[in-house]
Amino acid sequence: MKKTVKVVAAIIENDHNEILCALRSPEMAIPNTWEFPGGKVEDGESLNEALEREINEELSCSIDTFDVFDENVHEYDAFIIQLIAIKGKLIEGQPTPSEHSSLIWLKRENLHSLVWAPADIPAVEQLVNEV
Ligand SMILES: Nc1nc2c([nH]c(=O)n2[C@H]2C[C@H](O)[C@@H](COP(=O)(O)OP(=O)(O)OP(=O)(O)O)O2)c(=O)[nH]1
Repeated sequence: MKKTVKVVAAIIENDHNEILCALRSPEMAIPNTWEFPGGKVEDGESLNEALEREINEELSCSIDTFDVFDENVHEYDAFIIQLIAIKGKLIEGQPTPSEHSSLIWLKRENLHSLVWAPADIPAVEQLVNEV
C-alpha cells in the first residue's frame, strides 16, 4: 500500500501582490518542479507550527501563518500526498534557499508560466482565480 504523507506548504505574498515560488533541486524528490515551500508535518505538531519550522529550516526566515487556503490529496507513483496550502507573511529576514535551486516572486497571473509539482496545481488554480 502506498504511504500517505501530510505536507504543509506556504503561500507567502509580498507587498507587491507577488507570491513566493520555489524550484525543487535535482536532488530532491519530484525534482525540477516548482512548489510552495514547506514540508512534512511531524508527530505532535500543529499544521502552522510545522510550516513555520519548515520555512525557518529551508529558507532561513520567519513567517506568520494563517488559515488553510487549499487542501487536496494527490496520488503520485510512489506515494500519496495530502497537500495543505496555508497563507503566510514574512515577519523576519529574507527567504534564502538552502535546498531549493531557485526562488522567484510571481504575480498570480504569471503562476501558470511555471511547471508545478502536480499536487500543487489545485492551489495554483485557486490563487489564479482569487479576486
Ligand atoms: N514542500 C512541498 N512539498 C511538496 C509540494 N508539492 C509536492 O508534491 N510536494 C512533495 C515533494 C516531497 O515529496 C514532499 C515533501 O517533502 P519535502 O522533502 O519537501 O519535506 P521535508 O523537508 O519535510 O522532507 P524530509 O527532508 O524530512 O524528507 O511533498 C509543495 O508544494 N511543497
